[in-house]
Amino acid sequence: MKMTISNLNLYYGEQQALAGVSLEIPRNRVMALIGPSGCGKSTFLRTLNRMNDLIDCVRIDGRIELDGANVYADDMDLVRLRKRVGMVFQRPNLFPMSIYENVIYGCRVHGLSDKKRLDEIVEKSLRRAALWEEVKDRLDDSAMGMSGGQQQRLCIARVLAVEPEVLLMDEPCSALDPISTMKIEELVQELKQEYTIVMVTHNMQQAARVSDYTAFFLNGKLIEHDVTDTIFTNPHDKKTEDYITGRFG
Ligand SMILES: Nc1ncnc2c1ncn2[C@@H]1O[C@H](COP(=O)(O)OP(=O)(O)OP(=O)(O)O)[C@@H](O)[C@H]1O
Repeated sequence: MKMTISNLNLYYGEQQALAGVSLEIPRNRVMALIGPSGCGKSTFLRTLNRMNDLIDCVRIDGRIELDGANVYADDMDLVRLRKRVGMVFQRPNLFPMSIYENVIYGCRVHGLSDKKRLDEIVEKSLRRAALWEEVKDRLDDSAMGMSGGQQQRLCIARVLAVEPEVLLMDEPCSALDPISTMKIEELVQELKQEYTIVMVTHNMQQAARVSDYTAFFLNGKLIEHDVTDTIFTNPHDKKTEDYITGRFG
């Protein structure tokens, strides 16, 4: 297992957003997180690299391990944790800089400045994000001039540039057209050879297409998780069945 979550509870002030969540995330697989709006999917995703630490009123108990080490240990180095567990958001969040500078942003933060090494990282990351051929002749152009789908792949390249182990994706296709969505889905299939991927999606077909495992959340609880085929063809819980057949949510 790449990550192990045990009996996780999370509160925003008085309001409990996650209750008793336990889940194992297998290495080099894609896990989809599904469930109706507000059920806690994004909150759960953010606990995996401690992004919720940035929100004042959050209180967490339970345990999360990355390769057996306690993610919430007092001496956990958060910069290193977020390098190992990278995140791609719903909307592309690029900086108003060149394509090149966007890719290596994280590497510069981590103190890398050798031009030759940075050039290599830019090419490798853009290739892995299936974007190199489209942008190799305009690396110095502003990233803001790219299409939405290209921008999202550039965000993925930026995360890959710092060599993460786990990739968290929060509805990465929600702002994209069908063709860009297909490209991201193909990319996710490629990337799972090297990375562990956890992806929130509202799109059932997408979860069925790209994930190996699916976890269904409802009202802050993990209702069930299993091999994706089983969740979609033979779920154990009536609530899962109701959700995937579109009876609510
Ligand atoms: N920063 C925050 N402060 C207070 N409450 C929050 C915060 N973020 C989320 N919540 C609450 O926690 C609950 C779970 O929200 P979360 O965004 O994790 O759900 P979700 O399943 O990802 O929803 P969606 O599919 O709409 O993105 C909701 O009731 C939400 O209002």
